[in-house]
Amino acid sequence: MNIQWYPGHMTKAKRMMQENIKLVDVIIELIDARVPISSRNPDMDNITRNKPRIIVLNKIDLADRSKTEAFIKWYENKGFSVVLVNSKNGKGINQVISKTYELCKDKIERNKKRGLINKPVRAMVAGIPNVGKSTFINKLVGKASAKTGNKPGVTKGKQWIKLKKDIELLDTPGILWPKFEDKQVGINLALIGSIKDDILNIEELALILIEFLKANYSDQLLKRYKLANIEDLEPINVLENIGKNRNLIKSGNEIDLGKAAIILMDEFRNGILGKITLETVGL
Ligand SMILES: Nc1nc2c(ncn2[C@@H]2O[C@H](COP(=O)(O)OP(=O)(O)OP(=O)(O)O)[C@@H](O)[C@H]2O)c(=O)[nH]1
Repeated sequence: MNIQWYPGHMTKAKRMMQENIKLVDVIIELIDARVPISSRNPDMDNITRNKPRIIVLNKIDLADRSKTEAFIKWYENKGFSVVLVNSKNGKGINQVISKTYELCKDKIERNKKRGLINKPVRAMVAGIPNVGKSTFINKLVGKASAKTGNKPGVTKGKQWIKLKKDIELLDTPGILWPKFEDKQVGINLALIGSIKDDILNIEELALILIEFLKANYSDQLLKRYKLANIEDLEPINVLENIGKNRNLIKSGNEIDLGKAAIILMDEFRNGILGKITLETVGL
């Protein structure tokens, strides 16, 4: 995201969200499926004023399916509709459109009964930075027809995209901030690459990731870097072995731990290390 949040930013984003929420009937909340708790905004429940919400678990291609299943149940138990999406290839996008319709069906019927035949129901996308909002909206637009507000005199107002007969989407997403005061949230978002690496440097991040992978996904780690048993190794020694196996040697015959960390983090963030979810339901 590369935005460093500060109170002014957050106040403005919140105000925008509050204004736009008044205009819509349903909110499509994007969450990163690898960190389904840390990538949520803590104020979302208050801000959305009890409007119907669809939870989109995005980047599903990078997440661990079994953990995702548990999160689906968790969110459904809270009364949300959940859709799994890969915004890069468009998987799940049609389901978002049909779910939106489902949630708005009563309102559409009511409008018709009141003679408001042409009044569309309206939706908006919201989520923290880097969760995939633009990619998601582009895919939705690709599936839907062109913008509806593109007429003279309307261009200065809100732009609405027609998703389906009777349903429109606000073309600009609501940006929300994560729960930064929770240190673990900051670490999780740094691990997936959603906040600048300067909160923790890349080597520190790599060591935290190794610790987590050792406890939860050791097979992936062993296989990817052709490591022997790592059970008794400290994270720093695992990183050394990764560097050694990748032949990352600096002058003086030292292992280049910085490079090893970059490779590990890149491969994790891009899913090359496998489908990995950092959080577990209830934690
Ligand atoms: N693998 C994968 N990558 C995705 C997916 N959706 C988005 N991305 C990637 O995630 C990164 C962020 O996506 P954006 O669409 O820019 O996210 P955003 O929420 O609009 O970001 P901000 O503009 O910072 O608020 C990009 O590199 C996308 O290609 C997905 O479903 N799978």
